[in-house]
Amino acid sequence: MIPTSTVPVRITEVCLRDGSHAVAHQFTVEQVREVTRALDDAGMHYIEVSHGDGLGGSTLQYGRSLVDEMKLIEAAVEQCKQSKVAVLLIPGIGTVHELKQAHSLGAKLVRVATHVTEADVSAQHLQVARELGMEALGFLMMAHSAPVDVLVEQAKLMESYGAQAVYVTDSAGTLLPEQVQERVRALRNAVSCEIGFHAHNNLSLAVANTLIAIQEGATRIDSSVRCLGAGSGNTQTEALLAVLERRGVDLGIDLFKMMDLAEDIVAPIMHRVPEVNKGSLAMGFAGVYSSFLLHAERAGKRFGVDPRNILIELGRRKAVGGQEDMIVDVAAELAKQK
Ligand SMILES: CC[C@H](O)CC(=O)C(=O)O
Ligand SMILES: [Mn+2]
Repeated sequence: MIPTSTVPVRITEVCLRDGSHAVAHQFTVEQVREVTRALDDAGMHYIEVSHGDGLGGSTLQYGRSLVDEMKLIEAAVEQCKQSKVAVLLIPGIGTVHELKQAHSLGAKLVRVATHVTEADVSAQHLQVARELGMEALGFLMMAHSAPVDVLVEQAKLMESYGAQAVYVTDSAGTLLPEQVQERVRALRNAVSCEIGFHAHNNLSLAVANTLIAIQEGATRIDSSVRCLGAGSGNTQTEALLAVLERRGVDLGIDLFKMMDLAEDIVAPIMHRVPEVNKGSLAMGFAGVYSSFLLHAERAGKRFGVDPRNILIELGRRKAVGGQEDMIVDVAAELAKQK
């Protein structure tokens, strides 16, 4: 397989943002420094640093960060000689105020993330980011949950607001290879900006789905070293790089340095191994937000309910990001029914 686009594939390493969910937002400045230094040395293109739910996410609802994310962004920027620091922003959780602050600390790229049907709320943030001179990309979350024509229409909206790329974001790790292919192909035929792809490994399909996305022309690819991300984690960076190299695609990122970083620096800071286990598999199966896993496990313990039943019910109710309070409601209801 050779990438079908003439634009080079660029990787955004998300372990310090999506991985924040997996460590309950407890990253320290020293951990961010060490991981960023090693990623930069390996030649990573972009390194995303924010609370797991994006700028401003440190709240009771989403989980408080141990360290103010602006301090983490600053620490990451200080370590970068070649990589660029990126941030994630969900309008309503983060505001233009936090975006400007992150930019002033040296963040060069923002992904403005909305639910797949809510692109219209991204207009202001994408425009401000462009005015600031940042790269401004749109991130359509829970991309499985809307018909392909709706995804296309929403991507076109983001492009019209100035997005330089639009992502198919498989937040639930539930898309099958043919569904990834259909979505990326449809966007490729409808927009002129770059296409991105963000996977979760809940059905053990992340690397395969990412390869298909690249084959269909996606050039902005997300991955996390050692799979450090929500649920079963994301596309594993070092595995993706190895597979691409075997396909003759060299992204300029040092594979051995990434392997060393995975084992020597990232593995020791992980609270748990992101694996395909009963909780994450239930999320992939039911199409539930990967970041709900720890919340559902906590609620399950508190109410004496199997977290899988909570997750399946959340999938049935089509819960979207931001509805974390619904997890406790569902757990309480299931406990009553027992
Ligand atoms: C809640 C934000 C979310 O973690 C963003 C993301 O990575 C996704 O939707 O997969
Ligand atoms: Mn994610």
